[in-house]
Amino acid sequence: MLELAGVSHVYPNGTRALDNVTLSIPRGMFGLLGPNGAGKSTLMRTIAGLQAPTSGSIRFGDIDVLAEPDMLRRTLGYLPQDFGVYPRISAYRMLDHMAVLKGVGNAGERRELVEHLLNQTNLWAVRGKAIAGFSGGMRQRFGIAQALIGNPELIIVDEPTAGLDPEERNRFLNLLAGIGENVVVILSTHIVDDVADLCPRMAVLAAGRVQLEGSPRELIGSIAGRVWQRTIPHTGLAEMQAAHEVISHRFFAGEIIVHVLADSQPEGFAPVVGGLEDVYFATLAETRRPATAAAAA
Ligand SMILES: Nc1ncnc2c1ncn2[C@@H]1O[C@H](COP(=O)(O)OP(=O)(O)OP(=O)(O)O)[C@@H](O)[C@H]1O
Repeated sequence: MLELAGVSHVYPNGTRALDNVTLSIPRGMFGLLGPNGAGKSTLMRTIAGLQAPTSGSIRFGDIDVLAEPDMLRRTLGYLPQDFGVYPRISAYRMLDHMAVLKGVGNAGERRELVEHLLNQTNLWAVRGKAIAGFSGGMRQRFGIAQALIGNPELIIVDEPTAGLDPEERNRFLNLLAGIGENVVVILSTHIVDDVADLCPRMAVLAAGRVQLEGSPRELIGSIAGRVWQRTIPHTGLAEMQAAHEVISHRFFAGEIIVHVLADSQPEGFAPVVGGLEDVYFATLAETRRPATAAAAA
């Protein structure tokens, strides 16, 4: 279990990226969903012990993460949002090298581990190719392979599916799903479907704060009977937004399908079963409301 209590972070320029984040994250896949700038990467780096928060505490089992970041690192697998540099050496050699750095000293043991990881991440056939020449999906699978060295009990993946095509995304999510239920896996993403497809528990982070926490099923249940749908001409969105609380809209065949949140059926709308996307957008709309009201005042 990973426990965060009152974690806040203010960058030197005054940006409050995290504001009193308190979360209990059990074993299994946990989805951390939030828009760009919500504070997800700051939170992931903080949990990984790579940057100290301004205040708050983080515990992983018996480890006090802020006091003993090295202890955490021994049991951590981290796939950052951006690796930065992709080396010109082969996936096999790179994994072997990283296994040495993580303390797998025995050559035979290391060979077995590297071969296992390359097979697990479906990279065996390209093990001799330079990582610099990998596609985005292959890089992300390599990222998971390196994160799994040393049997981590806490795995953090930061926006792993951004930019992947649907086939690679599926392949990546299948890989994550197979990692196991006995470890804590935190999937940070702005893609609602990643969380809906994989995570039994989740939280929404926006403006540095936890806005919502629970199971996707519970959260979807919380808006049941309050989501309504209507198809409007593609020019009608602004008018619709002025009249109703539009939580989402999407284009379809040149028209727009809008979803609104309301306690009773608005005229011209039909009831629709809301999904996690509706929960997410309703939460973001709620988050923005005080700011909008303050701006108008
Ligand atoms: N080193 C930094 N110095 C100052 N402000 C920062 C720094 N890093 C991030 N921020 C700011 O903190 C806030 C949270 O950023 P963060 O990268 O954690 O969000 P995010 O949810 O991961 O967003 P994205 O998906 O765009 O990466 C943003 O307003 C960002 O501009």
